Amino acid sequence: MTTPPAVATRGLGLTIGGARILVDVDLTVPAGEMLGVIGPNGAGKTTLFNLISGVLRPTAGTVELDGEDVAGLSITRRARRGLGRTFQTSSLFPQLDLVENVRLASQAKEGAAMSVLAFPLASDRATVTARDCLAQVGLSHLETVAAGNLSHGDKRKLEIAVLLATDPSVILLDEPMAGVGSGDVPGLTEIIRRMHRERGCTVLLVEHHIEVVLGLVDRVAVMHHGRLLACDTPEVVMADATVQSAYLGEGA
Ligand SMILES: Nc1ncnc2c1ncn2[C@@H]1O[C@H](COP(=O)(O)OP(=O)(O)OP(=O)(O)O)[C@@H](O)[C@H]1O
Repeated sequence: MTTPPAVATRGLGLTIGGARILVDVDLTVPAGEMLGVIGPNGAGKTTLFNLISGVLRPTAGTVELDGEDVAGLSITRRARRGLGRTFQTSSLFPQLDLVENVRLASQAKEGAAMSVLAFPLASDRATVTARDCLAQVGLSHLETVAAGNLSHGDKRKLEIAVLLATDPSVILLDEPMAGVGSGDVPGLTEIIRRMHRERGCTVLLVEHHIEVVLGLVDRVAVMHHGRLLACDTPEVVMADATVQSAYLGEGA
């Protein structure tokens, strides 16, 4: 029996008030792949993530996770099936320290199966997980600092640690380098590369730093005006004349 793709969309579309935001997107992401999603501003990249994660409901087509149609599942139930996501805007608790921020995510994951009696044990486990996840993103030395006092680059690392604490098998990263200084880009790139390699998870990465995407991913999906223009290896996609005129021609 063949393994179903980790993520598949078929004929996926979203029309709002007559505006066609996403049109007929067929995308298949095998388990373990790192897929880059690129395209000019407004191409539909975040909308694609919103439809996959359940933030938005499609007006056409389907979304499958591990071969199963998840149309009827809420964001939370998709998350319980192993789908994890970061957002363009920060979703951290600024007054809490780093361990607490990550611990809450870990505890929320455990909470679903946790009884009141098991709470102290689960709480200890969540702290160990939190410290481990902070180590994975190189933030152990800042464990007791309030999240609000971190640099922008370190906040993006913390967001990844929060995500790792939920132990996802499919990870959607929405512009993880947005707003960070160029000095932080190599460190964040390496964290994403290591996370993918060591966890063997499936990663979908929306990112405007095109050279970062091309150096990291197995394949690149190019979005343009809500459509999937191309999806292939970085070499093939970047040599594609349609992609060059549609995407690079707009100077995105
Ligand atoms: N809820 C909504 N209602 C109306 N229009 C929307 C809605 N959500 C997104 N859009 C529009 O859909 C288009 C695609 O937006 P989306 O945020 O998915 O693009 P994007 O490729 O992620 O862009 P960026 O790179 O700037 O983040 C844009 O023109 C946007 O204005």
